[in-house]
Amino acid sequence: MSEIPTLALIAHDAKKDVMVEFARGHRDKLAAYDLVGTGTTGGRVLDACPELSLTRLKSGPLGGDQQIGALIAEGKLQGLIFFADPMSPLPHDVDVKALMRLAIVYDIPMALNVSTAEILLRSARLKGLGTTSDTPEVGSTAS
Ligand SMILES: O=C(CO)COP(=O)(O)O
Repeated sequence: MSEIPTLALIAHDAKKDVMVEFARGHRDKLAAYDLVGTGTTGGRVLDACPELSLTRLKSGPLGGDQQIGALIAEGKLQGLIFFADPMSPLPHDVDVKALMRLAIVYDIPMALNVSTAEILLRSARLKGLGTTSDTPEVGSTAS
């Protein structure tokens, strides 16, 4: 597996412009990661920042969220920036929920808005340098 941490970028349609602005504003920091993105989000980010290393997966409604969920389950994703649309019904809502659930299960840093994404990019944890000693084990029943 690559030594470079992998970070996923996803944005729903109403948040794609926000993601593009975020990527433009943080392109230097994003350049430190192997990026993956759902199809349309990834395309928009690459159009704005073609120098970034970003692998486009399928579009969200066609399975892209599930592909990113699979990366989490396989231990291949270190962080997730997901600008989700809180105002619109989505045909693949169950996929979105499943992806967020896996990020919780595997304790993957997951930013759902810009202010949290900025904190996430500053985090040593995302670079694999932070302690995980306070992290409950997956499957822990502690409440
Ligand atoms: O729908 C999405 C996430 O749930 C995003 O997919 P696209 O980036 O292909 O629009």
